[in-house]
Amino acid sequence: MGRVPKKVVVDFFFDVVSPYSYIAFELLQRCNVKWENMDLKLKPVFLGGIMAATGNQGPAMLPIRAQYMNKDLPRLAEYYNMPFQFNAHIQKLFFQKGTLPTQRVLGVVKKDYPDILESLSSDMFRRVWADNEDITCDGILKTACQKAGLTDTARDEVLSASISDTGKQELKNLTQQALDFGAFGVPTYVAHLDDGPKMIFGSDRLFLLASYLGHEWTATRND
Ligand SMILES: N[C@@H](CCC(=O)N[C@@H](CS)C(=O)NCC(=O)O)C(=O)O
Repeated sequence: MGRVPKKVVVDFFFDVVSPYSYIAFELLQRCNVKWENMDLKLKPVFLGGIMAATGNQGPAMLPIRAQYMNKDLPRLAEYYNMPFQFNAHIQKLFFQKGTLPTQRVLGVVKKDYPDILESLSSDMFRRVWADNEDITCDGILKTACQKAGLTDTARDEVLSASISDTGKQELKNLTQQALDFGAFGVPTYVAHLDDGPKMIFGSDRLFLLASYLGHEWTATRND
């Protein structure tokens, strides 16, 4: 029998509000199929909490950087061959209602229904950054939980848990974990290597994660 490669735990801290997290998430899903030694742990966080705790600001707050992002994101999506469009409800998403309810639901799903966390996260990312949906609308989380395969009872339990103190605390704990590793934004990855955890920031730093796991950063463009 061949030697079973040792798995490296990789935490992926993300918030669906973040377009760069969307790009990283899509790329990591491609990598996850090929990198047998990666044990990917999805960790939803609240980006607003990370920003408040570190005194950081989203890149779109600087007008000239927002202008650059308007070009950078479609270019990246085209390069990586992934669906992308700017969300028409961005004001609501960034500055008014935000993604707290979504991230809390993902936090509860991570704890209680981890098997559907990936598909639900993927669905919510796509709704925001590919399908131009307003995910702050009533009913979207309910529909998404159903689509991800929860029964009506499980879906209702998840939605009520997400607004309970325990559900709120769950997301706070995940966000604190990211902060404890030194996160100041998303996407953030932590590779738990033998010589200690390595925190990496940015969809443009996945080549480093690849090298820590012993892979070439090549085949992700058109997969
Ligand atoms: N260069 C990074 C940029 C990532 C980025 O700007 N992330 C935003 C959220 S969408 C953030 O948290 N930024 C914090 C910062 O840049 O300090 C990438 O390509 O992924």
